[in-house]
Amino acid sequence: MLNIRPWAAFAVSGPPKQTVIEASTYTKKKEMSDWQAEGDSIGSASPLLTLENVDRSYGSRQVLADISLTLHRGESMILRGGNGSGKSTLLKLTAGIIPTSKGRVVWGERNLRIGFAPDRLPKLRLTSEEYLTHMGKIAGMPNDDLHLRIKELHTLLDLPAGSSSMLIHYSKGMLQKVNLMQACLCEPDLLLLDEPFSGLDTDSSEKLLTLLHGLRVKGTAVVTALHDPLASWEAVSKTYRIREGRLTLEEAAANGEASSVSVFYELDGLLPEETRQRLANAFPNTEWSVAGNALRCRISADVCRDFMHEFWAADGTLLSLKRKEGAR
Ligand SMILES: Nc1ncnc2c1ncn2[C@@H]1O[C@H](COP(=O)(O)OP(=O)(O)OP(=O)(O)O)[C@@H](O)[C@H]1O
Repeated sequence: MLNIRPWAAFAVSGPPKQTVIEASTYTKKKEMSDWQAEGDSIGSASPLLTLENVDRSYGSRQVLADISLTLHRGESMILRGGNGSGKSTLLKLTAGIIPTSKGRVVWGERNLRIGFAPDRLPKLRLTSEEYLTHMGKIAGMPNDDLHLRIKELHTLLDLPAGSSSMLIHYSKGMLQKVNLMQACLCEPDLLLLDEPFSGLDTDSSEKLLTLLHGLRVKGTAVVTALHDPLASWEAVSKTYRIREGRLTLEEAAANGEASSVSVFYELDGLLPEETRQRLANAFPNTEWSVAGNALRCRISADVCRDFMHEFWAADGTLLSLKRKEGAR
């Protein structure tokens, strides 16, 4: 068993006049601590992340109680819960930013890359490029890769690269994009996002979804704290709720909804015919039709997660995905 801990620069020196930069992307390096890695999970079924009977209190107030869960590569988990229920606390514990009060967090891989987007990024006297370059260097990214990735992320999230505007002058949505970019900079193994869609317009939300689906299909495990419904992400995720400190799996549509109402997802998208055939064979109960220039398919909730995995793996283009209900 190895002892490792996240190599996390919570406060690092930055350019002149910069006081504190909260670094949110981490690479775990082999070091002494009580954080433990249990073998390499690449190519095996061992979890990327395990929480074992975790409690967390602030002073005398217990926020999380006896939380246990496992997360594997490519899995997605949604965290729900009311204001102050402990979602951010759970994300920070998982990222290694704060310690548990009891129990332990086990990362199942050496040199695990963790991307964390907190609920808000501080406004800094830096341009987005300066800030992201700084963050990439902290994470140990080679210069060439870093500059390419910064450009790619600006394009993906539709923010002008090379702008001389500083983050202090950014709008809420623009700042959120930079926050998300820093979390995704080095294509993390584990991506932790606190209300990632907050402040984003519809178009940008779609772009973020495309980015997240792409990362997940490549093997990134994603945990998102979410308040609002989000059908196309729920369809590929397990949804958990924190209530009175306890974490429970929700019996949501994608987890197999059982009631007198049938839940299904209606997807409009683009797929090469060969891929469509393969999906049609693999998911025989899916109904296919044409909607304008796109394909439309009706996918039952119980297979939607597997279907979407195949869809993204086949480079399908998603135009929309809606959760629908009908009588059985
Ligand atoms: N550093 C801290 N010191 C003391 N109490 C804290 C601290 N951080 C969080 N808390 C408390 O822990 C509880 C859970 O907070 P947390 O931010 O994890 O909730 P949340 O579910 O993310 O809430 P929201 O949906 O409103 O963002 C709250 O009562 C909060 O006041």
